Amino acid sequence: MEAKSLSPCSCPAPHEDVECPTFVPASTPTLPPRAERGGELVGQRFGSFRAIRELGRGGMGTVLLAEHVLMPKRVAVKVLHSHLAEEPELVARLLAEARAMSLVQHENVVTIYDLDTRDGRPYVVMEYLEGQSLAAFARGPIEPALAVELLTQVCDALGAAHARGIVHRDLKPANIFLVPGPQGRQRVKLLDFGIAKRLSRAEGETPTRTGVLLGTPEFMAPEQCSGEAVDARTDLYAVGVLGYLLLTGRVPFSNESTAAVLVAHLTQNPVPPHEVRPGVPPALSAVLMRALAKRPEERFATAAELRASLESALKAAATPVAPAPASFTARVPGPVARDYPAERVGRAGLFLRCTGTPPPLRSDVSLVLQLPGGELPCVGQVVRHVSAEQARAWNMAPGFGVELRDANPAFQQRFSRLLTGTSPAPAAPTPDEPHAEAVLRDFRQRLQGDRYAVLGVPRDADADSVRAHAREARTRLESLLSLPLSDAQRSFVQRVLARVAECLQVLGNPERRVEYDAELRNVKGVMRCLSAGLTVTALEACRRRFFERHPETEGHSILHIASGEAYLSAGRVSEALACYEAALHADPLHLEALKRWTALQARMRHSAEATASR
Ligand SMILES: Nc1ncnc2c1ncn2[C@@H]1O[C@H](COP(=O)(O)OP(=O)(O)OP(=O)(O)O)[C@@H](O)[C@H]1O
Repeated sequence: MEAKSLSPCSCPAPHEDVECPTFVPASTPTLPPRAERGGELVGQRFGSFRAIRELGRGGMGTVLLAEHVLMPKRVAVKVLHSHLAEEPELVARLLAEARAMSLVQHENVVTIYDLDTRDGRPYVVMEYLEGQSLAAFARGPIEPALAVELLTQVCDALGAAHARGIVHRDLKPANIFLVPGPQGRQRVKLLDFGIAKRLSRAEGETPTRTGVLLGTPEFMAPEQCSGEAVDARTDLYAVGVLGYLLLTGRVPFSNESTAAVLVAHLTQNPVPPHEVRPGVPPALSAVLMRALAKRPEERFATAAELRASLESALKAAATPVAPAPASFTARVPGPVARDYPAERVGRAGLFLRCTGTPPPLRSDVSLVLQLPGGELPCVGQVVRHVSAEQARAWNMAPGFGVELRDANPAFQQRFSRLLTGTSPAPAAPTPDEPHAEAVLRDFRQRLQGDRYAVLGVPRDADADSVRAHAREARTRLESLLSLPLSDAQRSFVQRVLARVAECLQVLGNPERRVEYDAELRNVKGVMRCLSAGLTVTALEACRRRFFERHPETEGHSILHIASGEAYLSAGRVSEALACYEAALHADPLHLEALKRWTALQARMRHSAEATASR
């Protein structure tokens, strides 16, 4: 469980397989010389406090237990190692740490009482914590309820820091202390703001060198690993790692080589915690996976949001699951909409009966819940498959489990009402909101089209543009929810939001997009997927699946390709292009045909440009 700390590195990129040679610059904190390791600080005065024993020692300083000379008050005093007191950068770091902590002032952050210098060595007087670090407390997986209790307090501490523009940047079990709290509970105290960063620095404060990597590799967010700008969401990623560790007993990425860990944060998706340890509730696992998203904008926006999601996931996990009413089905829209009867239902998830192939594990599905009281559109994630064989062994129906995304109180209220078929107290219906109507008209039109039309992007859009348009659509729709919408408008907005999320899931992922583009015969889209890094092996696998769905077209491309070749050798480029288009209509993922088609397109374009410029 112990993670190694990364020394400053002055290069912004991760290193392939070796520790960066710049990781240990001259000013890196090191252990104090042997002569200083004795208890020569014990008995010394620090202001009104006298040191009575050493509590521990870190890279920056020695921490002492000290007592007020006149009162029975105990404090901890952190004294900078004498051999580091000459290093202005480290002195500044200790002072910045004390300032950051005293700015935060929160019950989950250690309290700072004083800051001074003795014999040229700066020291910080702080609250004495009688307890143990989280690293010592949680040496293996802990119960989800306790993990959430600790994580929510960490979120509270971070929320307070972020509200003052401070990012911690080195959250890890060794920096979290647990002290006895009310009713026998553990109270979290966040320590060690040694590398915390103020996002808008006050004048006179020492900045962290740009391009310097600071942190602990196992807990570092992708943007921190690559030396890019950090913000509050960088800390939320570390909470994701911490939660992962508490629930499964291991961090998402570990390796002997620091560089390999950094690269993993940048490029690999972690195995979801509930797959590492089956006792982890899938809803909680989903919250941590969102905190661990590679792109900050895909994580939670604030510590408070992450906290609320952790709590509601835990509550949902504790909600008993009941048999679903007979008339409850879930429709998965798409080119071929399918209805699945609901087998069991909880507040945040359901189990759908399915004898064929269920949607892939961890895929997002947009659903229209057809409940006894009416329809409810929503988005969910497939978290469980039960095969026919497992179903026989466990005496249940085969199918798949879905965790619902919008498990917020308003949604749950609506869900419960429609599930039981109880109608709300009659109220005067709210009329349609005119401003919203103009926006919704646009989306009604978009829903007539394919997924590209829903997001409002051309069929050859690149992944960044797809994401940007999805974000814009979501923002436009979400902004409507604060208006006094009619019931029909509100439900339509929810439905479109679900559809936008589903379209992004498909078009934002080259493997899923290429499958869709093949169905649309959208050759430019297929080429986009290849340029976005889709491998030839993945393309071939998609192609096999395409022929499973369309066995009648297999082999039809051969003749068209042969004709295309013949036209080409006769110099008849446009006829050749038409042949390749026909070939790709039958076999849209044929790599050679794709390459030829692209080359011919380019050739036609160049000759048209040459003619125009003449
Ligand atoms: N306020 C405190 N109350 C009680 N014990 C403390 C307090 N602050 C630190 N300690 C103890 O002192 C030890 C050293 O603390 P310090 O913050 O210097 O360690 P560190 O995190 O290893 O240091 P660094 O990150 O600078 O290398 C810790 O292991 C902790 O047990």
